[in-house]
Amino acid sequence: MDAVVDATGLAKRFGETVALDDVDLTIERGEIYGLIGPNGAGKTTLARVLLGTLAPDAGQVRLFGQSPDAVDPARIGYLPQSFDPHDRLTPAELLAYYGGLYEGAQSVADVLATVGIDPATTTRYADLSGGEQRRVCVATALVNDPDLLVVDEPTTGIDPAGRRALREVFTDLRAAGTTVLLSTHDMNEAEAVADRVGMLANGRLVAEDAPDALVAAHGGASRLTIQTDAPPDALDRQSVEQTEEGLQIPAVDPTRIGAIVDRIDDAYRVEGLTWTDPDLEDVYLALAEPGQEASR
Ligand SMILES: Nc1ncnc2c1ncn2[C@@H]1O[C@H](COP(=O)(O)OP(=O)(O)OP(=O)(O)O)[C@@H](O)[C@H]1O
Repeated sequence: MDAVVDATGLAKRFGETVALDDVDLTIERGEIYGLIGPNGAGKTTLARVLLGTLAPDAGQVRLFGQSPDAVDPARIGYLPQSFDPHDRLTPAELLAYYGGLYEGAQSVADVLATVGIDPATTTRYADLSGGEQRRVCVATALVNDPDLLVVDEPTTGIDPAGRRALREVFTDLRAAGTTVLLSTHDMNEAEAVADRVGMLANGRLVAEDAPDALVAAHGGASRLTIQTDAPPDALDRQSVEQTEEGLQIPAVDPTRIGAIVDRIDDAYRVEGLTWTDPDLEDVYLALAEPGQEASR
């Protein structure tokens, strides 16, 4: 065991709002830990408490075996959810500025190339597209070559190719021994890169495991969807749900698909069949308290 993050019993309230409720979290060296949860679940609060920028009401945090305040800042890269760097500088000037805060920072050109930004661009930060700005922000968290990288929704606004490229950045960092805490609303991202995923809901860590183990435990059954104008009772089965896509039936034995479709009277049209395996989004929906997002 080589824990980079070791937190126990973390609690934090803001007035009546319980942001963290008895959270224990351990992240091993070289692990990518994905943190998911509804808006207001406590993800940003947890990241800030772990990094020592917000004091918990209760509980203890050790980073690299030390109190967060004692850790050399050069060992940590943090990308907050909202981060507005000086917007009259070019990407290279910004990175030179942030890199200048650390001894032995990475080359500005290399870091910008890693996030897909042309190091030679003379476009100011203010004039970059939203996705380009976010890429530059990610670069600021990487420039000191951190041992622990904490990124809060890093790929928001970034296009699919850029997201994929950043996933590779994270897995390359893991291969080099960097520990990554990735807070995200992108379930594909968490499923693709995280070794373990923790789900926060109402400040509590309600589930934590490898993504496939979480899906097996909480994702539910595979679903067959029949795109048809037939009503649910045309199938003469229990648990048929009318969805926007068509009639949805859980836990179908694949060898029975033909027989099920044959039940539908010729008076109705059958336009297609879709088979869906459960994924992390199903875990999220199963564990998030219904209505929580709407009430925040
Ligand atoms: N400084 C603060 N003052 C008052 N309430 C706060 C403060 N910071 C956070 N909160 C509240 O604590 C709860 C947790 O917030 P937090 O930002 O940690 O959630 P989150 O999981 O990161 O949400 P999101 O997915 O929307 O970013 C929310 O209800 C929020 O309104």
